[in-house]
Amino acid sequence: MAIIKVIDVEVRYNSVKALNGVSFEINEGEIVSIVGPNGAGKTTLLKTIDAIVKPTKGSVYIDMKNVFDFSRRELAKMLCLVPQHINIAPGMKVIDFVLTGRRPHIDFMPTKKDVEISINALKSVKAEQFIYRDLTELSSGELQRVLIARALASEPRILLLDEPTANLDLRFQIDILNLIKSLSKEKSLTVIMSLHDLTQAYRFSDKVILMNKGEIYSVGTPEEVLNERIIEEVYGVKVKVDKNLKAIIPLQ
Ligand SMILES: Nc1ncnc2c1ncn2[C@@H]1O[C@H](COP(=O)(O)OP(=O)(O)OP(=O)(O)O)[C@@H](O)[C@H]1O
Repeated sequence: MAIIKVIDVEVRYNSVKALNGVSFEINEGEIVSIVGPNGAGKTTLLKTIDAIVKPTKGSVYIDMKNVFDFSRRELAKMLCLVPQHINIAPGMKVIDFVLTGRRPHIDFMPTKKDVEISINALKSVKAEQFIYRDLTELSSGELQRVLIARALASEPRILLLDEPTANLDLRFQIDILNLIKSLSKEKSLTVIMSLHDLTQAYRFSDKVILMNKGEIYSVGTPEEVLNERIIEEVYGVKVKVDKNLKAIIPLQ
């Protein structure tokens, strides 16, 4: 059953139309990659699903309910967006930051269980060694893993990730994508992530949404969307799609 329905969404930032006529459905437990050139509207789409950006036309539904009809707390219990960048307050320890992911579930003070869940989230991204470090002291890749840990600590049903592998070395790119895959299989976590790496999108998604100039150019399985013709049409780059290696190799 569709957990998310995006129906005819348009988003305007003043004169810029960032999204236009965007419609698709996502089923529970699916891993969906949003790909497309710079400025295609990927981040805007993630923010629209998280009700941070309000469509100028159309709507986003979760479990058949318009995202703007949920309270912020109700939404935060269900859905978590890991942004590309955050503003970090100096002096904040990693564990305290990850605990903020528990906020939607905490009525008064964090309990032992909240701390346990936060530590386990840090362990799942292999970041438990940073637990008492100041956030500002982390490298961008370490911080990226801590951001993902905070999202996991909120135990969402839907995880939105904006370029989750951008700052990670090769080992952690694969570890994080495998972790996402196992969470989607074992816990029916629904994942929507924007990615620039088409090989990662090909290997790790059930569904790919290819955006171009604010519109959906193609949507379907990785094999349907990520073919040589479509990639050249959208990116203007000739590629070879190696189906055995599941890799997309630029030829230029
Ligand atoms: N706050 C804003 N105000 C005005 N225009 C914006 C704003 N945010 C995004 N845009 C514009 O909306 C369009 C879509 O931007 P968006 O960040 O969603 O694209 P993207 O696909 O995520 O890009 P990238 O791959 O470069 O991260 C772009 O033309 C961008 O310049």
